[in-house]
Amino acid sequence: MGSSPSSDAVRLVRLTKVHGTAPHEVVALNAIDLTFRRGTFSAVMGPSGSGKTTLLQCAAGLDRPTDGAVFLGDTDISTLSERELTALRRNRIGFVFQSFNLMAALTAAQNVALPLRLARGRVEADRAHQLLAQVGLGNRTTHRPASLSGGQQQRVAIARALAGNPEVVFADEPTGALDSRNSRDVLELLRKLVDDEGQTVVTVTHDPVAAAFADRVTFLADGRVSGHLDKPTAAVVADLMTALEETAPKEAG
Ligand SMILES: Nc1ncnc2c1ncn2[C@@H]1O[C@H](COP(=O)(O)OP(=O)(O)OP(=O)(O)O)[C@@H](O)[C@H]1O
Repeated sequence: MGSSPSSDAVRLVRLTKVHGTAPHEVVALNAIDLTFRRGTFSAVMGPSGSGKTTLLQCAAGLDRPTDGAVFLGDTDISTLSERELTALRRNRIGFVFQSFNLMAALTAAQNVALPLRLARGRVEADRAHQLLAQVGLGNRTTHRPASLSGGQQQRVAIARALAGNPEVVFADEPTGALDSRNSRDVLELLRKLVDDEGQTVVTVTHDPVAAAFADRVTFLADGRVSGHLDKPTAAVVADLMTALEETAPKEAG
């Protein structure tokens, strides 16, 4: 039996993204076919410029494909209007950025409640507290970002991403700004969300140690999928990345 549609959280079909306009076009994604299965932790890796961020942004509805389709569950999000896409990002997708993107003036709980407020028109303080407890910050609800460590700020950002009960949490280099201990805390949290809550997580990373937390690593090279690795170990991922970087086209400039 092939996989049923419901086992695919995200499906990219011939996904193509061209940045810029002629004669300065850059084909960032070149007809990519790729599936992220529901309830799994996926990592996307590849040399600088291989298209990782572009892929994540198209998959999360933050950027529009030039060609091809992006399915979130059964919804082809590439055909949605701006308004529908905004609603979809709010209600069905969570996004975690490398730089946390928290509001400095708001407490941890207020940051987490922000998307709930936008979505439903009222503050859901209990839910914010519950989410912060889930990410191990039940005792930090009134702290502002400046009084939290980087790892704690990222956990607040993850709690905020979970606020709308998203079908998929996308994370672009979520540990890129963290030291190794805080990185591990964040990765263990993402892993736990998948194992205990059945969450679907898709992350872009440069770090083989981070990738080793995933169920599957997909490697990109020059806008195409160059391979997959299931049950990755950091050592094997590092070897594959070295090989890819040695064959990657050199960036101009
Ligand atoms: N807005 C843009 N305008 C023009 N070119 C772009 C734009 N965004 C990305 N690109 C180009 O598209 C290609 C893919 O970029 P992307 O950021 O997706 O790669 P990446 O694998 O995430 O790289 P990195 O690891 O360095 O962050 C690169 O050649 C990049 O220069």
